Amino acid sequence: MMGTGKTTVGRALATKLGYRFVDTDEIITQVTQQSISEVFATSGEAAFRQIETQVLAKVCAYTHLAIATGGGVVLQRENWSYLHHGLIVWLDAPTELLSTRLSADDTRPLLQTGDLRSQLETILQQRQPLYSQADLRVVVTSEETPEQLATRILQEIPQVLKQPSTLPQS
Ligand SMILES: Nc1ncnc2c1ncn2[C@@H]1O[C@H](COP(=O)(O)OP(=O)(O)OP(=O)(O)O)[C@@H](O)[C@H]1O
Ligand SMILES: O=C(O)C1=C[C@@H](O)[C@@H](O)[C@H](O)C1
Ligand SMILES: [Mg+2]
Repeated sequence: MMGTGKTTVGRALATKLGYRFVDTDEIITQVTQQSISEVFATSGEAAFRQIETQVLAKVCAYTHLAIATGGGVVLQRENWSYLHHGLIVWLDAPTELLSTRLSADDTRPLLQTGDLRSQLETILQQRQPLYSQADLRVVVTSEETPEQLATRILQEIPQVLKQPSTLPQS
C-alpha cells in the first residue's frame, strides 16, 4: 500500500542482501520523462497500469534484485505471474500511520481528493484481499527504522520458504 515503505525498506533490504534495487515507479518516471502525477493527469490511470505491467514484466526476469513496486501493482491479474518470479513481501501498515506519513506529500495522485484517512481506508479495504496473497506479511509499526524492518524481513523469509522435508521426493 502507498506509504508503507516499499521504496525505503526495499532499498535497505537490497543493501543487506547485496542485491541491486529497482523501483517500478522510478523506472516509469524515467521512461515517460514525467512524474507519476503527470502520467496520471495526462494519460490516465489505465495507461499508467499498462506501463507498470510492462516495466514489471522486464524487471522480474532478473535475479539478485529487490524490486519495490507501486502499491497498485496487485490490481492487474497478469502482474501476479510476474510477481511470482520472486518472493512477494507485503508491508502491512495501519492507515493511521500511513496518513501521518503522507499528509504533507502530494506525489500520490490517488490520494489527492477528499479526506486522506478515509481515502486510505477505502483503498486498503478494496486491496486487502489482494495484498494478502503475498508470500510474506510484515506488520509495519512506527517504532522500526527501514533498516530494522529490512532485518526483520530477512529473518522471516526462511519461514515462508519450503523446507526440504516438505518438498516432494524425486
Ligand atoms: N520505517 C520507516 N520509518 C519512518 N519513516 C518511514 C519508514 N518507511 C518509510 N518511511 C517514510 O514514509 C514515506 C513513504 O515511504 P515510501 O515512499 O518508501 O513508501 P512506498 O510504499 O514506496 O509508497 P508508494 O506506494 O507511494 O511508492 C517516506 O517519506 C519515507 O521516508
Ligand atoms: O497504490 C497505488 O495505486 C499507487 C502507488 C504509487 O506507488 C504509485 O504507483 C501510484 O501513485 C499509484
Ligand atoms: Mg514507492
